Amino acid sequence: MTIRSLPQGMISSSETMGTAPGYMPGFGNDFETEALPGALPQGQNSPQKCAYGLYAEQLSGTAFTAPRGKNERTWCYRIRPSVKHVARFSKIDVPMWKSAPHVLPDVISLGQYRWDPVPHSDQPLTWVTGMHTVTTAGDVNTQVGMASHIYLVTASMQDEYFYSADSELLVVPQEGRLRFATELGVIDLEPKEIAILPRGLVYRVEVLEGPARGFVCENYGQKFDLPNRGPIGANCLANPRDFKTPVAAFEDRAARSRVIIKWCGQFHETFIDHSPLDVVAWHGNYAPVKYDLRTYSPVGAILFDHPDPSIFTVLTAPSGVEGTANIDFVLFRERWMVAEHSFRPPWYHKNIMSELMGNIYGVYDAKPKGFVPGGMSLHNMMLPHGPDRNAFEGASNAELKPEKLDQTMSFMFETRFPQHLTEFAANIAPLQDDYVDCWADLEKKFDGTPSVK
Ligand SMILES: O=C(O)Cc1cc(O)ccc1O
Ligand SMILES: [Fe+2]
Repeated sequence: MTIRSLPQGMISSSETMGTAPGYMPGFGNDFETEALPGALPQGQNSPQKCAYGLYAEQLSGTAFTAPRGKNERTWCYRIRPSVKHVARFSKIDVPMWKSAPHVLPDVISLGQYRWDPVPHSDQPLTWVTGMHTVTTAGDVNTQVGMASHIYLVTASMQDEYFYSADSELLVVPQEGRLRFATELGVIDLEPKEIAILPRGLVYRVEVLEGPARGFVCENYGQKFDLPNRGPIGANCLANPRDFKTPVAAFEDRAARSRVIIKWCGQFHETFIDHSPLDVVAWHGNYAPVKYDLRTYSPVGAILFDHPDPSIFTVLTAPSGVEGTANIDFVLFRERWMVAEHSFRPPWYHKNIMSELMGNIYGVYDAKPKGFVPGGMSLHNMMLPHGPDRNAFEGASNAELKPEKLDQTMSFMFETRFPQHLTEFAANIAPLQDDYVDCWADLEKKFDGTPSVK
């Protein structure tokens, strides 16, 4: 499907991107958008000369030869080609942002871990310097696995831009509002929304309301996609039309600017004399997107038992093995609990996948205390976990009438790979030393008789 947007958020040559963003609906659509009339060529990608003296450039998000349904690329019509936006790299240190493989000899990743919210910093931290890696998994060089991060952002990037050649970033805000001014348009993001920033896309992050805190899943592997739906059919879960991609917006601005590039786990800088956000028009299906989590329609057990959490998958990033995700992004949001003669919270379990969870707001049913908004937990590969004693006793004895789990939103980054803690996660972030004690008081109820206690 092709969607044509009217030019909005138009930027005159000397202005920066200051207007409210406009968006086009759909997931993975073939979009087209132009910030100046006639800037987008029709009927071909590479005219001999482009309107307005623009340069044509392709951004490929998949191999040229990827199968048609998976092939993603975008054609950009820009003031300068990207080669004018990067030159002569030097390595820089971004100490808190780590990449896999990052296995530390003195850190034990085998365990059940939980953290309180990481406090905001009084230092000026940008999107790049404020990214604090919690876990890494897989290998950035072979493009498998992921990293999970907490971002603490207090300062806008000024004449500074970033792109990751390593990964796409799934952003899950928990506090504050951010603006992502990207090559392909502007996304404003706040809690209860998520965004995906594709690999290779250049952007600047501004603080609209700070301080800002949130979670990032850095996906080294194949892109996030909507899950297959099987017997669920065409509707509910995340509906494609609720995903929003920004319309074209550009700036034509001369200023000494720094471009920071993450490439194979290392950071590099380069300096140029203009803004690289100079795409006046574009068309294609490789683009940033945002999604309002409040539009997610959960489907669940409406008679008895508790299904696998995969029922709540918002997005899935495949690995090479069918049905075994590199990453699933799973959402536990407001919903009705109606199951009869059932233990309603999550069951006790041990999982070959590893589960990194974060709380956006409210109370999570398996952990009524201790897993608080802004907090995180990690139940690593094959590490048993489940409801704490209070949740178990409460749910085992509750009257099973329909009950609304209200005002609650937590999520999970679930990966097929074990997750390794960083130094920050193990020794700096507010780790709850007593987390495992939440299961200590679970009683032995078995006494050899079949009666139910
Ligand atoms: O461990 C967790 O809390 C996440 C989770 C939720 C659920 O409903 C079933 C399985 C599962 O891993
Ligand atoms: Fe779990």
